[in-house]
Amino acid sequence: MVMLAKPAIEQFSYIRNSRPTALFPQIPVVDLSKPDSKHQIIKACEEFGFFRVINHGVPMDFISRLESEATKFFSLPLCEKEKTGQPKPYGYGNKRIGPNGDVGWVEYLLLTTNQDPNLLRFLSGENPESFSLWFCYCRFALNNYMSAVKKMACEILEMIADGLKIQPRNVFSKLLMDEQSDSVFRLNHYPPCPDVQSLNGSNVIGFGEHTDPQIISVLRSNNTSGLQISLRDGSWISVPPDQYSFFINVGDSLQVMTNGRFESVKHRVMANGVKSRLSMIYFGGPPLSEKIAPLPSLTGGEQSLYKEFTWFEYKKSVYNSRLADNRLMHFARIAAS
Ligand SMILES: C=C1C[C@]23C[C@@]1(O)CC[C@H]2[C@@]12CC[C@H](O)[C@@](C)(C(=O)O1)[C@H]2[C@@H]3C(=O)O
Ligand SMILES: O=C(O)CCC(=O)C(=O)O
Ligand SMILES: [Fe+2]
Repeated sequence: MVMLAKPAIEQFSYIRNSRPTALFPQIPVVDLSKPDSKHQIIKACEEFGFFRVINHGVPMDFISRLESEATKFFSLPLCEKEKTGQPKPYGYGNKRIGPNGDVGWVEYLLLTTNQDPNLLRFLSGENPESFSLWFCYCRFALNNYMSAVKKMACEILEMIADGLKIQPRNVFSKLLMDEQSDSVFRLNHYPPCPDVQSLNGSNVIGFGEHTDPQIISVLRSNNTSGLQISLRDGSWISVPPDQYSFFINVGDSLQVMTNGRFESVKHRVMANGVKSRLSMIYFGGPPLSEKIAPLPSLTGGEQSLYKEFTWFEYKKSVYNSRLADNRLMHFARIAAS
C-alpha cells in the first residue's frame, strides 16, 4: 500500500507534555493607578520579563470594538482573507509563521503601525472586496486601540526609566513616539483544534516558543487560555487569560539597552481543543536607523554585553532566523578572559 505523506503545512509541531512544569508561581500584576507601580514594574521585568497590567486606562469600548472587528475579519471566507497576499511580512497569514518554515495552528493579520502608503492603498483597495471594506470600517477602531495602547506602553517605559534612574525619562518611549518608529500590530486567531482532543497527551503548538525582538510588546486576548511563558529556570507556566488586563513582554531590544538587567521573555501559545483564542499585540519598536546598545548609565563601568547594532540590522537577522532561535547570540560580545 502506498502511504501518502501529509503535505508539509499539515505537519504541525506537537509537544508530548506541554503541561506547565512550575508549581503555581504568581504572574506579577501591576496596578498602573498605584504610586509605587514603577518599583513593581522593575521587579517584574527583572524576575520574569513579563507582567499583567490592571487599571491601564485603555477604554473597554476601544477593546471590544476592535475585538468584534477582528472576529468579523477572521470569519470572512478564506479566499477573501487571502486577497491581502502572503505576509511579506505584512498581510494575512495562515499556519505559516515568518519566512523560514515555522508553522502553527494560527491565522493572523500583521500590520505596520506607521502609515505605509503602499500598504494602505493596497489594503483599502479601490474595489469593494470584503477585505477592503472590512479594513475601511476597521481603521477607526484600529487607530483608537493602537493610540491608547501605545500611550500605555510609553507610560510603562517612562516608569521603567524612572525606576532605573535613567535620564531623560523618555529615553525608551521616544523611540515608540518617533514618526519613523518601526512598530507592528498583530491580530492572531487560534481556531479550536480537533487534534488536541484526539492526540493522547500531546498538544498542538499554536505559536512556537520565541522572544519578541522589539522593545516592548503589549498583548491582550479574549478569555481563552493558551499563552505560556518560560521562567528563568527553564520551566513553563500557563498565563491565566484575562480579557480586562494587558500583558507586557520585555523584548530583545530592551534586554540589550538594559545590558541584560532585563531579559526578554520566552513565550509560546498552545492550541485549544474547544475554544478559539483571539489576541491582539502591539510590538513597540524603534526607527530602523536607531542604534541599539546598552545605555552607558546601566553598564556601571563594566563592559557592555552587546555590540552596537541598528534596528535595521537586527530586523534583517530576525527575518533570517527561525522562531525559536536565540537571535541576540550573534550580537553578544564575547567576554575577554
Ligand atoms: C519566524 C519568524 C516570524 C517572525 C519573524 C521570524 O523570522 C522570527 C521572529 C518572528 C516574530 C515574533 C514576534 C512577532 O510576532 C513578529 C512580528 C516579530 O517581529 O518577530 C514575528 C515575525 C513575523 O511573524 O513576521
Ligand atoms: O497570540 C498570542 O497570545 C501570542 C502571540 C505572540 O507571541 C506573537 O505574536 O509574537
Ligand atoms: Fe511573541
